[in-house]
Formats: sequence, structure tokens, C-alpha cells
Amino acid sequence: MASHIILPPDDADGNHNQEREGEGEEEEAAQEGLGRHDYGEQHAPPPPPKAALPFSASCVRISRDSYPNLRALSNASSVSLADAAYVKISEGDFGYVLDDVPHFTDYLPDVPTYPNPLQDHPAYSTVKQYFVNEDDTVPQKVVVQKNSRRGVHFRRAGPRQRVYFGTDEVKACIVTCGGLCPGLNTVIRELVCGLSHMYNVNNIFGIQNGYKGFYSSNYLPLTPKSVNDIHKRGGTVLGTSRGGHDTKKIVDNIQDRGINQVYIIGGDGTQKGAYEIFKEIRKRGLKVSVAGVPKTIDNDIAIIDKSFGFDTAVEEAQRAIDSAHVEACSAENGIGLVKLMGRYSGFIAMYATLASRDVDCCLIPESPFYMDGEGGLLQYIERRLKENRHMVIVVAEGAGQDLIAQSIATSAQQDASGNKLLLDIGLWLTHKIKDYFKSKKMEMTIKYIDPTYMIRAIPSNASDNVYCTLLAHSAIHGAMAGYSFTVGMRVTSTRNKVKITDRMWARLLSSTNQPSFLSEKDIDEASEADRLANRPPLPTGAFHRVANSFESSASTSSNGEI
Ligand SMILES: Nc1ncnc2c1ncn2[C@@H]1O[C@H](COP(=O)(O)OP(=O)(O)O)[C@@H](O)[C@H]1O
Ligand SMILES: O=P(O)(O)OC[C@H]1O[C@](O)(COP(=O)(O)O)[C@@H](O)[C@@H]1O
Ligand SMILES: [Mg+2]
Repeated sequence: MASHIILPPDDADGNHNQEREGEGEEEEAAQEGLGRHDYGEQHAPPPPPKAALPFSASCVRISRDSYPNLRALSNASSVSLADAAYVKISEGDFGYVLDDVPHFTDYLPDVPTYPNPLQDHPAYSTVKQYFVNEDDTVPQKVVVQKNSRRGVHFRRAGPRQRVYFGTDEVKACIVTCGGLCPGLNTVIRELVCGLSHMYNVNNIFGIQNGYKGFYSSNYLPLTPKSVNDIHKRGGTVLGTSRGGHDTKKIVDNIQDRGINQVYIIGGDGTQKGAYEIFKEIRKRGLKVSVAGVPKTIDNDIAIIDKSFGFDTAVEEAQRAIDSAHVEACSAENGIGLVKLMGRYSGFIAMYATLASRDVDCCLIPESPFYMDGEGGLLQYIERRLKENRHMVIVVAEGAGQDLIAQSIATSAQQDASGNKLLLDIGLWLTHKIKDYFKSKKMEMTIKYIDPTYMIRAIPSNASDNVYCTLLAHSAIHGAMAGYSFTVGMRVTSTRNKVKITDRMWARLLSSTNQPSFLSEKDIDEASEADRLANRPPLPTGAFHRVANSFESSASTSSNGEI
């Protein structure tokens, strides 16, 4: 579907991000300050308000200066025929494509609008051009070539001149779902305070323990006072859960309780659920905005440049790596092994490794490796120990799952949301490494540290707190302007992954000096995946054709390709 767009907010100046780190030429240019777009001082005055905006709201990009390594990503081709009805793609000159977000007026043409109360707000009314221009969009790709198409664009996030809710009309609820992530409480706090302080909303409720709380728990009244200090705590004050998504029961409760803004904080699974809720709301013709705030400590949600909590996780991982290094250095042939989170995407492991400089080997799910024989991991460890007498290994939890499955009989298990339960790669590696050196009669010591739950349970750091505020405020502005803009299906059909053919991974390899472990076949496959992922956007006609042939396998194809 095209519906839910994610809108990590742009910064106040309208600067936005570059390509994901490691996008080749673009990334290098960006590092040198080249190719950075700036929307300039300010926009021309916005056109007079219309009764019903043709579109607006929300793509937000963040400045490369603050968040140097990520990019927004969307995938309009990964939509089933059933969902194609919700897609809003329009085209302009020179290959300009607007990948738009749904709006009340798509199905409720006569909803009244009101002047945005922010124009009288003492804090905001003095800000030059505070409201975003209706036509503002943000390109998916920042670096382009002279003759390249203008490509996919998203709505820019931020407050609109007119809103679709009267002052006392808003009844908002907030829910957190899925695994913990630093910053959840900050987002909750900023949603409550932002709604209250910017739009005078007094009816705000927390849904307890994830989606099932919509229909099985009392709603918790939230006020700026009750959430005042929560950003200093880890976890989520609302509670969270996996499983329990019953669309009909959820929307029945939304309807019965007169909720008209639903803020949903969660990862890829949660956003699939948000999309189902949006569709049901639209089917029932309800005036309800669904605003998704993407949460993923693994940074595996495509479309956003970086998820909140990621910086905090990378920073906290340093403490575990430092400990592993101390342990390794203090023993003869000492090995420190640290497991970090990352089911399918090794971003935390990659960034924590690059930041640390003490790591000799980083293993991630995206880059296959092998244990035995020439060029294998065990041989590399032996060489490193002989050279340095110690070594530090960082492994992402999703790495090497195929190797474990080959060596021990396991049955595939899932959590309540249907996510595959992973086997402990850290423990498995520890045994394998010990066995190897025993067979070689070489003394060594290995210390395995698993800080995963400790990392995700801490409060967010300063930079993530600022980011959480931008996300929360953008969600509020988008909802007030009548949009439903969670990431939805596109997020679920494409996953953000480390590109092992990019410069960032090459940087890591040169920093650790580890072998790449890749065969030519692995490299060919990775290059082909990149080629497909970077395919130019399909024009609307082609999109429908794709949607058609894609229906039977909707949302299962990786990268949304067919
Ligand atoms: N395809 C789906 N449709 C509807 N709800 C879903 C879907 N996938 C996951 N969910 C719901 O989203 C919530 C969180 O999903 P989960 O995968 O556990 O975490 P995350 O959102 O962090 O990825 C759960 O309540 C789950 O039931
Ligand atoms: O909390 P659980 O159920 O033990 O799940 C652990 C998983 O949660 C995560 O921290 C986050 O995953 P989600 O974003 O899907 O919630 C993963 O890194 C990890 O594999
Ligand atoms: Mg998930």
C-alpha cells in the first residue's frame, strides 16, 4: 500500500538526509559536504488554505549532520492488488513521482477544517514560515546525476496551516507494541506534551500492553504531568506485547470510545498491524487518523533513515565491547565474544564495531561466513591469537543461524507475533571455538558476553531524545492535518539491511582486518540484490501491473521486488 508513510521529521531548517551510508559515490560526496540539499532559508509564503488539501503531511528526513548514516526508503512496487486501492502515486515532469499518504478527504470529502491553533501560539507564531508549504516534498534520493529521473518523493512533515480537528474534538490514544527499545517513553511523553501544549488536546489515553490492550485492559488517562519524568526511564510505561492483534476488536473499541487519533509506536510487525487498522477504519468511513512511529532497535525498518534508540544502543554496546576487550587482554590467548541485537540486520554490530576499534571480527546476518578450513573463521581466530595474543569478536544475534541449523537438529519456533525464535549464536560459537583449540592443543580462554536485553532496556541518550521529539511532533502535525501515515505495508515488505557491497561494510573490513568470508557467488547475489533494490521507480501504470501479478505473493518478497 502506499498509504502509510513514515515520517521521521525533518529538522527545523528543512535539511534532510543523504543516502544511506555506503551508497557508493553519493555517500563519499556527502561526507565531504557535497550533494547536501538545503531547502534554503525559508519557503515562499504558502498558498491560501484550501477547504480540503489535495495532500500534505509528512515525509520527514533528518539532517545528515545529526544522523549521518541512514536514508528514507520506500517501495511502491511491493503492493498487493487488494492494497493498490490505497496507493496514492502521482507523477510529474522529468520522472518526478510523489508517493503520497492517505487523507480523510480520500473517503470523507466534506470534513471541515480549522485554522491551526499554532499560529497564535507564543512559541511558534514568531517562527518564520513555521507552517510547511503544501507542495513541499522530500526526495528519496538526494544525490542524482545530470540526466537522471527526479525519482520518488515523499510529503514533508510538519504543521499545516489548516487542521482537520476542532479544539475540543481530539480524543487520542497511544500504544506501544513489540520488543523494547530505548526512547519509547520519550516518544510517549512528547506525544502527550506535544498534543497538549501545541494543540490544546486534553483527552489522551494510553493503551496498556500492546495491541491486545485495546480490547482487554482499561485505557490509562495521560497528562503532561503524569508523563513528565518518564523519558528518564527505560522500557515503556504503557507496557508492550507480541501477538494479540485482532483488527475488528481493536477498531470496535476505537469506535466505541470515540477515539479519533491513534498513535502506534512499534516495529515492522506493529506497522503491519497499523495498516490493518487503517484499512478497517477507512472501510467503516471513520474520521480517525492512524499515525505510526517506527520503532526498531535493530534499525531494520526501511523507509526511515534511522530509528530512535539506535544511537543509544550503539553507545551502550561499547561498554560490553570494552569489557570483552579487558577480559581478552588479561588472559593468554584471550577471546572476548559479544552478542548484540539484530535479527536480520547487523547495523548495531557494524556501528558498534566501527566505533570501538577494539574489535577484530564482526559477524552479521547479511554477510555469510564459514567456520572450518582455509579462510574460515577458526583459522582467522588462530592467526589473530598468534599475532596479538588476544581478540574481540562481535556477533549480531541473527548471524550464522544457518550454520547452527546445519550442526544441530532444531525445530523452527516462533514468538507470539510469528517472528522466528533465534538460536544463540554466541553460545554456539563459544563451544565451536573451544573445541577447535582443544583439538589443536592450544591454550586459550573465551569469555562470552550477552548484553542484549541490558542494552535495549536503558533510557535513550540525548541525541535519541531529540530525535524522539521530532518524530512525535511530526506524528502529531500529520494526524492533526488529517493524514494516516504509518509505514504500513511497504515497510513490512522490504527490510533495511547492511549492504555488504557498500563502502561502510568495506570500511568495517578494513578496520578489523578480518577476511570477508564471501565466495564469488555470495558477492554476485549481493550485487544482484542491490541492483534490484536500486531499480528506478515504476510509473503508476507499471505499478498497477506489478501489483496485479504480485497479488498472490503479496508482502513476502524481499525488497518488494517481483
Ligand atoms: N501481519 C500482521 N498483521 C497484523 N498485526 C501484526 C502483524 N504482524 C505483527 N503484528 C502485531 O504487531 C505487534 C508487534 O509485532 P512484533 O513483530 O512482535 O514486533 P515489532 O512491531 O517490534 O516488529 C504484535 O501485537 C503483533 O500481533
Ligand atoms: O523481546 P523478545 O521477544 O525476546 O525478542 C527479542 C527480539 O527483539 C528485538 O530486540 C527487537 O525486535 P522487534 O523490533 O521485532 O520487536 C530483536 O533485536 C530481538 O531479536
Ligand atoms: Mg520486528
